Amino acid sequence: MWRGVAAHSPLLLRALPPPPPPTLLLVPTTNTTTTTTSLAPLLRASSPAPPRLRRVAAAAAAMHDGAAAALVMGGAYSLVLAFDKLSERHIVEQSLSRKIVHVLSGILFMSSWPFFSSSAAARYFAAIVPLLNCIRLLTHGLRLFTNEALIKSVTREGKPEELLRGPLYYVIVLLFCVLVFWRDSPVGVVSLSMMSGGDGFADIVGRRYGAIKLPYNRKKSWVGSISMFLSGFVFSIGMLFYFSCFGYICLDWERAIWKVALVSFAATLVESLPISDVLDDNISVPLASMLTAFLVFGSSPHVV
Ligand SMILES: C/C(=C\COP(=O)(O)O)CCC[C@H](C)CCC[C@H](C)CCCC(C)C
Ligand SMILES: Nc1ccn([C@@H]2O[C@H](COP(=O)(O)OP(=O)(O)O)[C@@H](O)[C@H]2O)c(=O)n1
Repeated sequence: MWRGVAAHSPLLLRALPPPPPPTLLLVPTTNTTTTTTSLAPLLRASSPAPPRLRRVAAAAAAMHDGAAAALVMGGAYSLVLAFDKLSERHIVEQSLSRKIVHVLSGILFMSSWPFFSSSAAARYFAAIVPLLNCIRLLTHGLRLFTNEALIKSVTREGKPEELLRGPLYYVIVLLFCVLVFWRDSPVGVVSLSMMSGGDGFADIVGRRYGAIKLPYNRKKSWVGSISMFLSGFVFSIGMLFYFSCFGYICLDWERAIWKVALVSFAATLVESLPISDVLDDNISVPLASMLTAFLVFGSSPHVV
């Protein structure tokens, strides 16, 4: 009875103990063009697990998610430290180092999401990582603490107050997406792919090869914008495929490709506008991506 009620609320359904292994009934079905065998799983109604078993399961999930969050936090520190050393040794140019951190932070953070448990609380454990990085950027940007590695690897001019703009906005967007969209909505996945992969490559390629500037924005170039469109599209499709492999997102790929192209176009257009002085790209790009993705993918998670 409860499972029937909870079925209308994915969050409530997740809170209930997992059902016993389903009794799968292979029911061959035919249609006009091809014969397909559809799995028609019959889930026997299950009585809820005893309270003690639910407490043990919840504790196990919390330990799993706590360990995953600690590992991802360690990865965040290591990423910043690694690229600080690479730029310190002039192996990687400082501006390139910052942009690689920009690209990898979002992509790798999203890539860690399937390794959290299936508990309804998993997203909140994952959110600890961007939350702690928000606090880290705030405290260092306000000069309460000093960390040369952090400042050199994520700022343009090495000024601590720079941490309070682009990098802070970037991590706030990560925190928002992990809480609001998580791993079963294409909206968050595509938006973070555009912000990290798309905007990152726009700078990496545009700064080097962007001689021909946009007519309406002399600070941006055609090459940079084309790079943003293509890299944002590729990273978005790649991350959607990644999450679909884990079963979190199920897509009609023929339609999804066009939807992602539309989101990428919208984000690229917004990024090219001369508004960076008023609205940071790390806000305008994900915002434009979320709005467009919400319109084309809809609000329903899982199957789109
Ligand atoms: C350089 C960054 C933003 C600057 O953007 P822009 O001004 O160049 O447009 C990115 C800042 C990254 C931040 C310091 C660390 C974020 C870590 C993330 C929450 C988790 C990554 C985990 C993964 C496993 C490495
Ligand atoms: N569409 C774009 C974006 C950036 N760029 C180049 O990348 C540099 C940095 O771009 P940006 O101001 O968007 O950098 P962030 O705000 O993303 O750090 C610009 O000054 C351009 O040289 C480009 O040529 N075309």
